[in-house]
Amino acid sequence: MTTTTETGTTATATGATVLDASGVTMRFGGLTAVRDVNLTVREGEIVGLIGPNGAGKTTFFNCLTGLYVPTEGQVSYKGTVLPPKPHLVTQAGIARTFQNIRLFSNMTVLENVLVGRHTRTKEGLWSALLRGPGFKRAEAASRDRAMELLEFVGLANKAEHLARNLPYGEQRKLEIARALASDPGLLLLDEPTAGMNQAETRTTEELVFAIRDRGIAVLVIEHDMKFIFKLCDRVAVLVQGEKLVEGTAEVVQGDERVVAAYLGTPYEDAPGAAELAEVEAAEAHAADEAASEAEAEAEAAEDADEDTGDDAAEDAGDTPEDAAPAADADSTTEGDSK
Ligand SMILES: Nc1ncnc2c1ncn2[C@@H]1O[C@H](COP(=O)(O)OP(=O)(O)OP(=O)(O)O)[C@@H](O)[C@H]1O
Repeated sequence: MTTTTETGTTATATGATVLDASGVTMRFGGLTAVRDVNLTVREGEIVGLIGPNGAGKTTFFNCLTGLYVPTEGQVSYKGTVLPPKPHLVTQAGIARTFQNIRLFSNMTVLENVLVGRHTRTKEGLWSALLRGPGFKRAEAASRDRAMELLEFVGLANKAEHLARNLPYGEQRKLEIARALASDPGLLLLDEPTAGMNQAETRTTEELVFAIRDRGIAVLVIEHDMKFIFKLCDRVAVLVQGEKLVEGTAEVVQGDERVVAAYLGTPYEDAPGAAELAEVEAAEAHAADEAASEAEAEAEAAEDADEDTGDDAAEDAGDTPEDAAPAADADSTTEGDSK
C-alpha cells in the first residue's frame, strides 16, 4: 500500500504497523460495498476515514472488527491475522464505538465501563459465584480502572447515574470510556461527534489527542471535515467502496478528485463550491433585475413623454414575466425547508 506523507507528522513516519487491512472487499449480493481496500494504521497515528454517505466506511469498520466476514482480503493486528469474530478482535486489542450509540441504558455509567472490562478479567464463573478473595481483588481492580477511565473522559462525577440520563454528548464519551476499558492498542471511532455542538466537538478533539498520547492508535470515521483535518495525521477517502486518495490533510484537501467527489458538499463553517455558486447566482440575478427595472423605468418615462398607449400596454404585459423568477425562488425555498 502506498501512503502519501509529503507533509505528514514525524509520529506517522516511524511507528510500527498496528493495523494492516489488505485487499478488503465486502459484497452484499450484487452490491460491492467495499472494494479491494488497503489501509494501515501505525503506532501513534490518528487516521481518518472519510467519504460520502454510503461510501462503505462503516462496512469497512465492520470488516475490521469481525462483525462482517470480508468477501475477500484479510485484516492483521500487530502482525497477526484476525479471526472474524468480534470478541476475538476485542481480545486481540481493537476496540470500537458505534455510529448509533450502543450503551446499556438502564445500567449506571460505571457499570457500562465495567462491562467493557470483561475481556481483560481472568476470574471465572465459580470465582464470581463464590466471591472469593481473588474475585474481590479483581473486582476492586476493575472498579479502579473503570473510575480512572471515567476521570479521563470527564464523567467520574456521574459514575452512579443511569446511562440513559446522560446528555447525548456525554453518552458518546461514555462509549469511548467503555471501549478503552478493554485496553486496546487501536481504537475505531465511528462518527464520534455526530449530534454534538461545537464545544462538545472541541472536547472530543482533545480527548482523541489524549487517547493517542496514551499510546493508542486511532482510526476515525467522521463527516465533520474541520474535526478530521485538525486531528488526523493521515486521511483515506472512500468513494463508492473504493479508496480514492490517501494522504495528509493538505494532500487530501488539495486533491481535485476529492473536491469533486466529496468536499464540494458544504460543511460546517466553510461554504463549499455549491453554496458559493448559489450566492453568486443570486447576486447576478438581483443585479439583472435591478438593471432591467431601471431600463423599464427609463422606457416608461420615454413612452409617457411620447404619449403612445400601445407601448405602455406592452410594458405592463412584461411585468408578470419579470416577476416569475422570484416566484420560482420562493417555491425552491419552501421545498428545501421540508
Ligand atoms: N448489511 C448490509 N446488507 C446490504 N447492504 C448493506 C449492508 N450494510 C451496508 N450496506 C450497503 O453498503 C453500502 C455502504 O454502506 P455503509 O453504511 O458502509 O456506508 P457509509 O460510508 O458508512 O455511509 P454513512 O456515511 O451514511 O454512514 C450502502 O449502499 C449500504 O446500503
